[in-house]
Amino acid sequence: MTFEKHILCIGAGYVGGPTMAMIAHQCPQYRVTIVDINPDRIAQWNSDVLPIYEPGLDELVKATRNRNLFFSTNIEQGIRENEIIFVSVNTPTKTFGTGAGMAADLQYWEKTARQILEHSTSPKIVVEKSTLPVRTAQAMERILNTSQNHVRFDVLSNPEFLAEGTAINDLKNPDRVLIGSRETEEGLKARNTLVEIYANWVPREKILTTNIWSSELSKLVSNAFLAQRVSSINAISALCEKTEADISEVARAIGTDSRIGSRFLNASIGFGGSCFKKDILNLVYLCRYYGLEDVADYWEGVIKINGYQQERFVRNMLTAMFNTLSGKRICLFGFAFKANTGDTRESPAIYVARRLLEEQAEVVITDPKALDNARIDLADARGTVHFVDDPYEAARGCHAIAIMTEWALYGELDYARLYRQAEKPAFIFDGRNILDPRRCFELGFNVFSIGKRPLTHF
Ligand SMILES: NC(=O)C1=CN([C@@H]2O[C@H](COP(=O)(O)OP(=O)(O)OC[C@H]3O[C@@H](n4cnc5c(N)ncnc54)[C@H](O)[C@@H]3O)[C@@H](O)[C@H]2O)C=CC1
Ligand SMILES: O=C(O)[C@H]1O[C@H](OP(=O)(O)OP(=O)(O)OC[C@H]2O[C@@H](n3ccc(=O)[nH]c3=O)[C@H](O)[C@@H]2O)[C@H](O)[C@@H](O)[C@@H]1O
Repeated sequence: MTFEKHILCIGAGYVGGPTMAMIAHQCPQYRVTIVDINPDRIAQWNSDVLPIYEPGLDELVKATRNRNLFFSTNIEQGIRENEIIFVSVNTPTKTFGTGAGMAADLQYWEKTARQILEHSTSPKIVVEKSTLPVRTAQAMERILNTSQNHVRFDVLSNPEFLAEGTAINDLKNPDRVLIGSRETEEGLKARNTLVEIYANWVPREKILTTNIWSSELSKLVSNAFLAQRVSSINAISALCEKTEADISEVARAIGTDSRIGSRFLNASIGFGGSCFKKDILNLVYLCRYYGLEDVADYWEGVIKINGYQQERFVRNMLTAMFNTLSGKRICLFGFAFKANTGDTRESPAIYVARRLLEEQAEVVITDPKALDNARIDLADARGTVHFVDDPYEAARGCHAIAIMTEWALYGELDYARLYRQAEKPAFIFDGRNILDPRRCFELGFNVFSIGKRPLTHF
């Protein structure tokens, strides 16, 4: 079969895998290949057990794999044979040298650019899918244009806005697709090629085109605004706990104002995930680089509040449980950074678990999808940690249950049974406000929610 277009994606992760599976599914006329340096990851993509858990992904991959979607480790061949190359490698926070702890570590990105340069023998459109500091495309162009073999490269920015747990729906029905390009004749031509790909299933009015720098910056700003909402509501949750205002009522009251909107106002133990913190740090670093200290301080506040919220949660546990957690068994319901994913990157549960261990508590962790990652995250932690699949088993004999992840299943458990099995006095710390506090209180628990009056029997 001859395909209309040949598309490559470098980086088979949480973004590359689902994004390309969606393109392959919506566009059977294109051949899509995903490559990665990690052979184990590629083997998993080619197996029955995919490397990431994402609702709906299995079906999408099964429908397209080896039809017009291929997973491979042969990066060189991939670069040679495809005219459109998405780059979706990881861009973590730098851990060394200048900008350590703030700037994006672009080593994987630059390595990829050099590989593209080395193995290209025909013109390529290179698409930045990874989240990158504004003006990275310029560096990319500079590397690619050192070519001796006169191959033409056009660089586009096409940041991804999917959220984990809802990735398939986000990709199928996106609020918008953003494509940034140079505003030259060639740049606009490359932009149109990418617009045509998405137009196979995304309504034209949802495909936004901008200059390349606006596109790069919009991705960082989008995550910064989202994280800022979480930090804003979490900051107010602290005030609610002091004043007997209820954070759910406040969120509803402000969220019904259409200018504010009701989404992303769930108070919690804080935001996690691989991107919010990294992208805000990156934004802060850029601001400082350009001498915009006040702007940098403003955004840094979003991260500070997030750390504060996590520590506040642990302190509340400590205070409520008579100022000592030593030798107490505490069960964490959930370890993923949000529901419907097995991803634990930057999960607040990591912080909470480590702090509880520091207080010499015994920690029992349960999660329907994230236990393997949890084991890795806590491999070097000192103290006693158990990983248990069944939530009833996990909670048996515990002094407290702390809800870390808003998995629907934790709202549906038999809390009367959990109370019977618990060490008394029994505590629940609901870090996601998914339980009915009054009902749990009536069953006998002492209940501490985020931003609500505690319900205690003493
Ligand atoms: N995880 C998410 O929900 C979202 C992530 N992003 C951005 O997308 C980018 C990728 O993120 P994830 O998919 O989460 O990362 P990931 O870590 O899951 O996947 C990145 C993959 O790239 C591979 N890789 C690294 N260097 C390579 C090279 N030189 N050649 C071939 N493969 C290479 C790694 O082995 C890894 O499998 C990041 O910039 C992130 O900020 C954007 C939107 C959503
Ligand atoms: O660049 C990225 O990586 C992605 O980051 C986020 O997606 P994600 O991190 O997967 O998940 P979110 O739903 O945004 O949740 C992030 C964190 O905030 C927390 N959160 C979210 C909403 C809320 O009201 N309260 C709250 O505590 C979640 O529990 C989670 O820990 C953005 O929503 C995506 O648009 C973006 O593409």
